[in-house]
Amino acid sequence: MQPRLEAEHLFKVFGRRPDEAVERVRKGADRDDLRGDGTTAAVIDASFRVEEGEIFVVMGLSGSGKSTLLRMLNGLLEPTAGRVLFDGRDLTALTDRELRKLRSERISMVFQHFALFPHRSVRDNAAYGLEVQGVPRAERERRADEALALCGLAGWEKAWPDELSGGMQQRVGLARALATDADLLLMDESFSALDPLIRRDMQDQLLELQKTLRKTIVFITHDLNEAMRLGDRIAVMRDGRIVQTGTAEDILLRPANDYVASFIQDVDRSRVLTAAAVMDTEPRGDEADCGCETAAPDTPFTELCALSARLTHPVAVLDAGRTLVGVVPRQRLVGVLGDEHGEATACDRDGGKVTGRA
Ligand SMILES: Nc1ncnc2c1ncn2[C@@H]1O[C@H](COP(=O)(O)OP(=O)(O)OP(=O)(O)O)[C@@H](O)[C@H]1O
Repeated sequence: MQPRLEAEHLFKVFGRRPDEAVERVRKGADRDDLRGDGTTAAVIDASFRVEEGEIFVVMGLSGSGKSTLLRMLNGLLEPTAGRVLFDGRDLTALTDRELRKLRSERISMVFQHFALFPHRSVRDNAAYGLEVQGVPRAERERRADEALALCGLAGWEKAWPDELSGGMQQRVGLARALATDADLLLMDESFSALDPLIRRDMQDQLLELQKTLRKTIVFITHDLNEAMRLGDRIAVMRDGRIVQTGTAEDILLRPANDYVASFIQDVDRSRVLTAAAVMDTEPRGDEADCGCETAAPDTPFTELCALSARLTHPVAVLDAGRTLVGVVPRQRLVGVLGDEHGEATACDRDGGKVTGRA
């Protein structure tokens, strides 16, 4: 199937002689090598595909190139090399007019500090994108009100922005993006300016909305926990390059290099992992025959621990069709929490039996 969005070997170099710089980077030069010439390789050879209905998170520290990458995805910045394909159409080949039309109708952006117009009502702020498109007033108000309701702001349509809290203002920004019915949402640190509790609330709301709306979303964040909560897949950026792309579980359990490994040290694994990620996928076959409680592949890790504590044997994992797809020994659960990948070492004392010690 054709992906909704595809980045093919994207480069963006700021400064003098960018094409020459791309060639140097292709031959192995890195950012620091170029910096001496006053040139910044903001994005280096980025390739990925985003499927319809997917939340694709780009995560990296400040300066790693996330915003530059995002701005190439809607044609606000022209790549120095490489292509962006949206529904198979090469953005780099579109005229300015075609690009503007695409941006106003099919791609929406939600920024960190959403600048609402202070002298427009919440409804008119949410309807702004539709107004730009020339949608008649009655229809744009109806669509804006629908989008506001989706974002939990029903009843606030006539309020002024300064009557709203920061979290609510950010919801208006999201409603504006949703009202246009764009297929692709580009979200640049959209929740980063919010207090932690409100931020979590917004993340939950986005996930809830996504269950029904199934938009294609590229979400930029420097927060790994946010990336893990939201992302169907996550691209980790470092110094302009994508160093790993994978699910939260891939990144936690199989970090591509020491950099990613150091990044994930502080992530609470028990919040991210599910039975499917930690189970042994070669069961004997009879582990579920005893009639004890079982888990599903998407059973959260903490629930799995509780289940394991109630059983005297490994937890059997059954899929929706009640087929045994794996087992989780208790030792595996403890090992995952301790970042231990190896097998258990046998104890050679007293035939492997540990005697009680006071
Ligand atoms: N217009 C520009 N001209 C020159 N250099 C730029 C320009 N825009 C970005 N850069 C440089 O490119 C690099 C990547 O910047 P970018 O803003 O994309 O990173 P980021 O990961 O989004 O960072 P942040 O989270 O701080 O916004 C940085 O070194 C930045 O200084």
